[in-house]
Amino acid sequence: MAEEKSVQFSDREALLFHSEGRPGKIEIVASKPMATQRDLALAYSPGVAVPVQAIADDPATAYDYTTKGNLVAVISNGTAILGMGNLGALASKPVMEGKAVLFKRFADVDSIDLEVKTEDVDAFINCVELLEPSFGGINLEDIKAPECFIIEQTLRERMNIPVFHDDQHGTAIITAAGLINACLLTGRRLDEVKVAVNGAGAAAIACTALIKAMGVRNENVILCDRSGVIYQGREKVNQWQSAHAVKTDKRTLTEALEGADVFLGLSAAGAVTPEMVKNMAKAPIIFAMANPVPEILPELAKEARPDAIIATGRSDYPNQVNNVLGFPFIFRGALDVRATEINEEMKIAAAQAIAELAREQVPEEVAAAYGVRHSFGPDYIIPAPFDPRLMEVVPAAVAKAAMDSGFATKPILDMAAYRQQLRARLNPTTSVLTLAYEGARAQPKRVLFAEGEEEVVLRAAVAFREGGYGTPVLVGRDDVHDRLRALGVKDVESYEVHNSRTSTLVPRMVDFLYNRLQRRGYLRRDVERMINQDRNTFGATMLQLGEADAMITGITRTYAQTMREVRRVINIEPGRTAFGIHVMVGQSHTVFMADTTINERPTAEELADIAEQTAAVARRMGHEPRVAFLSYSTFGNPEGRWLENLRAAVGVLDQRQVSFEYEGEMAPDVALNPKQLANYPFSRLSGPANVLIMPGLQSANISAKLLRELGGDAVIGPMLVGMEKPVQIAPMTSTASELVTLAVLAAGGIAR
Ligand SMILES: NC(=O)C1=CN([C@@H]2O[C@H](COP(=O)(O)OP(=O)(O)OC[C@H]3O[C@@H](n4cnc5c(N)ncnc54)[C@H](OP(=O)(O)O)[C@@H]3O)[C@@H](O)[C@H]2O)C=CC1
Ligand SMILES: CC(=O)C(=O)O
Ligand SMILES: [Mg+2]
Repeated sequence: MAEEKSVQFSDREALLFHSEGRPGKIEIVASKPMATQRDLALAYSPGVAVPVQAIADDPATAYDYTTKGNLVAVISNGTAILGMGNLGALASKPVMEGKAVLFKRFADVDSIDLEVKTEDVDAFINCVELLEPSFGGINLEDIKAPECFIIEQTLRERMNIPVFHDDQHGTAIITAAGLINACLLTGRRLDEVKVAVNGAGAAAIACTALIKAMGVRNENVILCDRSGVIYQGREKVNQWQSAHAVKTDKRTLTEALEGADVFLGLSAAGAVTPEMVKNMAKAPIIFAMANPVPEILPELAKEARPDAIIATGRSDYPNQVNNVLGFPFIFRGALDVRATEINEEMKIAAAQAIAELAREQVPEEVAAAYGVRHSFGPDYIIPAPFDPRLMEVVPAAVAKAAMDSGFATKPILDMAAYRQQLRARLNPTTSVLTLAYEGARAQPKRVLFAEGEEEVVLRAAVAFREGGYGTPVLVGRDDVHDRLRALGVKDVESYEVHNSRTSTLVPRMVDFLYNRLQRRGYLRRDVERMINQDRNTFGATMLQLGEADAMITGITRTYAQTMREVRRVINIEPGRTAFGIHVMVGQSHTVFMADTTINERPTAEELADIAEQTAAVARRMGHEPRVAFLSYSTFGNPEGRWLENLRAAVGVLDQRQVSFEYEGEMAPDVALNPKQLANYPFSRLSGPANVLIMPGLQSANISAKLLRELGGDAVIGPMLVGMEKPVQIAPMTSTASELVTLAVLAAGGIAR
């Protein structure tokens, strides 16, 4: 994979990603407290006997008392892993774990992977069928044709929960959505397009069947496998393929592509050459969907056919036609109405909903904040998987189609309320972060990593560059290139490294800094020494001189010391306060806590500034801010000596007439727990606070660090805001991924 032109990571990085920390990609977390003897007595014997009896008496209550209703099994035998072929059940586990986390990430569906070690169709069917009590749905994955057809069909007949072979129907739904839009853009009608399909397995047969059900004519589709065209009368054709065999003289893929409007690639890497696509019709539609490497790389297809609309299964090119866009949301809708199967109506509803979404503008605030302006066109025929609107639109369409077709056992009565619930199920921060990463790739910046001798920093710099987020500018001594080489980086010389001993920038830097510090007691030689010996002074001065767009540091020194070094060179932005924000990100909520790093006892004005600036960051990260000024006291109870500043800060915001909700002082349980907040009906907060302004650094820094060490949520930051240049000070314990996130947020102007 590392040889491909547009890779985003090295093989080593991919392995480290999977092995670091807890090996693999999922873990199981208890959803009930398990702290006391009483909890255990309720969760297990004897308390558990009560739901057992209830389910025995009425099986439908399993949906009320167990995880069944939100749990999907991703099941494979590894016989067609992506486009890599039959590599066995065990080797398929990373993909299946991946599908399971995508279920959770995109649609809040709990999911577990099961790899079944058999190629025997009956044994596989028996295994899956016997699992019915455990799950609300079964997602079959990467099982080769033709066995997959028998397996899925038999299980659908025998099981009373949705069974869905993702490679067939998930792929077909997304392909159909993309094709509808590509035809619209090129002025074609489905009933007149000529299609060549390469691959005649699970995905190809299902795509062919669905596009035909949507209007493409039988005689206009030619399927090919490794032996060429599947024509009527050909030998070695199975029953599923023969249903699509056509009367034709064409025998090869090259011939099938001559004059074709559409190419659907569901076969293997490199199966198509530029010469082959040269003979397609005007403005051809080329979907090269083999994973991880497509049938033809987009750059080659584009060179051969500049007039083409091109899609792949990958996330690093425009137009990702990949079943990830479908299966999480399709199951969400099916589970929510307890559908007994996923039928044709539900599939077509999903395809149409996805196609329509791409024709709508991405919401303005999201597009504007990240510089990604997707609008319907040849490079945007299908929404990106991280588009938060998918979670609302697709499950709702699927649920409605299940109800309309009579397959929903628990119909939704209030669709508007259901859509609202769907929106609330996902945390916008995760989408915003993904968008921030996309934005960085759209407008790559130069980010200076001041501690270029640290392995974790080098790994972050490599990931930042290979992800296409920008150019890392490394500060370090002579051996940085050797250290990069030791990490497996091949083209180490192409990394920009600045060494203060040899840098030609030093005289300009000294001039700049001496000019800045000469009336603060520094001699020229003091400045020379600092530039030479202190990486933060050197890096921050480079930032001041415009040699980089943002700077990341903090791994080798304490926060306070790093801040002192940075402040010598970079001012706080006039009219603002500099401070730190910790961002706590859960599955469905985000809380911003500030100031957690700098101001020991902020004044009322400073507290108001911190509130305003944190609210702005919250908005940039997709949240409507509700600010609480925190204390041990709630609205004067109990009285205390240190409450004045907090109350005055509320008054300052009143005067400033800010455009967000704020209230205080209040205890954290009042701010975060709606039941407690209800005891104060006069409060101006319309819901639980998501921006917590801390009264002083003692409580703030302690709380943030406790949450980081003990809390269940992911923590981003601290983000440094209020400086006149984008500089971020990371915690000394940061991982490479955390450094990349800070770099992306700094370069994209979200953390500022
Ligand atoms: N983008 C997406 O969302 C998805 C993409 N895919 C991709 O589709 C491909 C097939 O997957 P799937 O249907 O599950 O697998 P199957 O094993 O069921 O089918 C594979 C098919 O591809 C054919 N094939 C393999 N190599 C070539 C070749 N060089 N030229 C022509 N045909 C070839 C095989 O033909 P033969 O029988 O002659 O060997 C067979 O018909 C994979 O690359 C997979 O990654 C699959 C699902 C989703
Ligand atoms: C995307 C997918 O499911 C595959 O390539 O097999
Ligand atoms: Mg697959």
